[in-house]
Amino acid sequence: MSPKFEYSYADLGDDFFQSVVPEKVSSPQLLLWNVPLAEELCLQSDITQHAAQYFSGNKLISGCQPVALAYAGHQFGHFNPQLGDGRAHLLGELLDSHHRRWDIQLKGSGATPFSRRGDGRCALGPAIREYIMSEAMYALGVPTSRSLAVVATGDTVFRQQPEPGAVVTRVASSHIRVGTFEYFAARKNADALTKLLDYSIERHFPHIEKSPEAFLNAVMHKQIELIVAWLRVGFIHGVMNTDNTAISGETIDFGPCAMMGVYHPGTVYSSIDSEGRYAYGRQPQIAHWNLARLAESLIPLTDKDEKRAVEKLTEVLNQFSDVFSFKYRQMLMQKTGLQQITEQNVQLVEKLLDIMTEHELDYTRTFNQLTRLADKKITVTALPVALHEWAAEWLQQIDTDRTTAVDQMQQANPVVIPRNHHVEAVLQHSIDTRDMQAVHDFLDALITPYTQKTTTEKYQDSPADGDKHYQTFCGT
Ligand SMILES: Nc1ncnc2c1ncn2[C@@H]1O[C@H](COP(=O)(O)OP(=O)(O)OP(=O)(O)O)[C@@H](O)[C@H]1O
Ligand SMILES: [Mg+2]
Repeated sequence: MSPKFEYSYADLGDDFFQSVVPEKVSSPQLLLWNVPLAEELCLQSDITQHAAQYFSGNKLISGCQPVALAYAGHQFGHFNPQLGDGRAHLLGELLDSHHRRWDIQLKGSGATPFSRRGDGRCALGPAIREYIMSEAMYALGVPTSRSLAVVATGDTVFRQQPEPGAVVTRVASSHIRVGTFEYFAARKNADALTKLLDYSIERHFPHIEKSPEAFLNAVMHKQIELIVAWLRVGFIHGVMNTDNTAISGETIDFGPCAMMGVYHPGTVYSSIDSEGRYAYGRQPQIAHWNLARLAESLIPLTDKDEKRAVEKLTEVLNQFSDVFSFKYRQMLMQKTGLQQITEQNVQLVEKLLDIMTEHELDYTRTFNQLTRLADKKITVTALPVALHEWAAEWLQQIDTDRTTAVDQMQQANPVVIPRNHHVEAVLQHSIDTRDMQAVHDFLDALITPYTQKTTTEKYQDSPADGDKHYQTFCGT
């Protein structure tokens, strides 16, 4: 039986999207298929058997009316009033077995009225990267869009060099972005803006008061949760433009993302981020900045008196810093097994981060070692010398309740993450051979990131240069 697509978002009106069917591809080949996700979405065998056709965009599932969504966005601080899905087609919304609504979207499925100068396509490497990274993030417990499929198109796309093309199918709780609000605000389309606000509250925050301030506050809390989760696992998004900021608080767009190797708040891997705008440690500040852009878009809906509207929205935004600091510190307490946010504990953790920065220690490995130390699996001597004195002080601090500390740490500190050099090696192998076994082996370790298994060991090593020379590219 065909899944029944719904179009609650497109029902908002013509201003919100363009109807456009995906462009055909030469010879679709299904490379990756997410069985558990397909089951959650209740996709039946008549779909899964023809997944290559349906999820390349070559064939449309019965009742499917694809749309490309309109949005704007601030990119690296500069406003572009007209972006939109230039290479993505929303197939529709599906309700899962728990009646949760999901957007099913093809990415790399051809040109749309929003393509500007782009070809509407996606290269195979970035498509597999999105699949690996989103599924890894999901397993790490970070709010994120997910990936259902990767289909090789059989066509060539031209980036720095000719590359095989692919379509990745993304599943997200919606694709409403901060940039979607900016799109209508820039057009002074208050009608559409009101519809978008009401719809967004209904879809994502049905329990809040139906006001712009309450909405901003809800989005802010989701963003803070998201950024704290990113910081916890060492994720650097790389391109935190407002068009890549989902109001649901999910991670979307895995273009130039990477995982931090050696701890340093200034870590940047994206080749296009020459000024470090989206560095690891700047992500909270940027989230705040992006929320301010959302707030600006909400001004006309907040109060007839513009000054009063600004005051009301500013009052919400002003809470960012306190809420973030609390959540961030709470997360750091969890990572170090400390029970309470006290001045002394905060200082202890800050000292740790300083030592890690100064001695260029690997972020994931250090917290993993501390977890094992707390759990008495290793002794202090197994740590880098720079940490010995600190660790002795810290052990005394957690000694009152070791069991709780270990428990807490094991849940907060992954054993294995999608380290950049492994992601690159797996991508290269997959592109060269079209054999996805390396991806499956990698994902097998990544889907249980808090568990030490024999299969995780080969992915736990850090690269010789601690990723100092690693670069990601936006040539997606
Ligand atoms: N190859 C392409 N062809 C057409 N448009 C493109 C292409 N690559 C990017 N774009 C468009 O450029 C804008 C910014 O691109 P960005 O890389 O942030 O998004 P994306 O990776 O395509 O998609 P998403 O944010 O949906 O994950 C978007 O409007 C996007 O649709
Ligand atoms: Mg994007």
